[in-house]
Amino acid sequence: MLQVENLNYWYQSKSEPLYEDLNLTFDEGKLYGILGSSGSGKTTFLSLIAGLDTPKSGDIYYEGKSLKKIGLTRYRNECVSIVFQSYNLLPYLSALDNITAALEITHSKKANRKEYALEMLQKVGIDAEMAKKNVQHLSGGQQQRVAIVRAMCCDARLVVADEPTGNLDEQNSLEIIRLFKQLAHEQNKCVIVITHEKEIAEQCDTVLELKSKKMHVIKSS
Ligand SMILES: Nc1ncnc2c1ncn2[C@@H]1O[C@H](COP(=O)(O)OP(=O)(O)OP(=O)(O)O)[C@@H](O)[C@H]1O
Repeated sequence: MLQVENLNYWYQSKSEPLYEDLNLTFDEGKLYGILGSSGSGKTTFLSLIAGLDTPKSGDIYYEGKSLKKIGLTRYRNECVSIVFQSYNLLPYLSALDNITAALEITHSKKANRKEYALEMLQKVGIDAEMAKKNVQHLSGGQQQRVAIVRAMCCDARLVVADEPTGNLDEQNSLEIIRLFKQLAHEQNKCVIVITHEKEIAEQCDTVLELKSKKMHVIKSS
């Protein structure tokens, strides 16, 4: 689904490049974990594959088409969903409205958006009453579940997440990773999760590590 070809990136303020000629393939139906020490460039990599930034050289292809050709705005709207560590929900809206707003913005083809969103929220333990509460009144774990349901409901087939369990306790973290697995295995999406937690990485189908400017496969299923 996603192909990274000869990717190079550097920040002007740094003397060293972050990566040197990364070549990678990410397939649909799989959950990927990306590990790496602090400062190795994980978040930067995610911003490149999410179309939030552009490589200095090399190309990224989504279903065979370069992101440049698709156009970054269209790519971000239609092809990729991003789950942030800090959830990035619209704070003054309910869980339900956060999801229906995302479906609206991304021009989702789903009919009965409200019923669908409620059904999906129910599946992760958020009932109709809770779904109507302002998200600021939900716990961190509940907010992250809403953010993941938002990614599940949208039609985008690529889901990228930056340390999505960073603010959660162990039980909530495992629940979140179960949802990501479901997204990959049941909805056939390609899910890429950045984490520094080995326990989370263990749950992934394929684990990559960013080290010495390269991405190494350290577990493959
Ligand atoms: N906008 C920026 N301008 C200059 N340097 C930056 C910028 N953003 C990040 N960096 C630097 O690039 C390197 C990689 O940053 P990045 O956030 O991608 O790493 P990371 O692996 O996600 O780190 P962490 O695990 O600590 O979140 C770091 O040395 C960081 O200081």
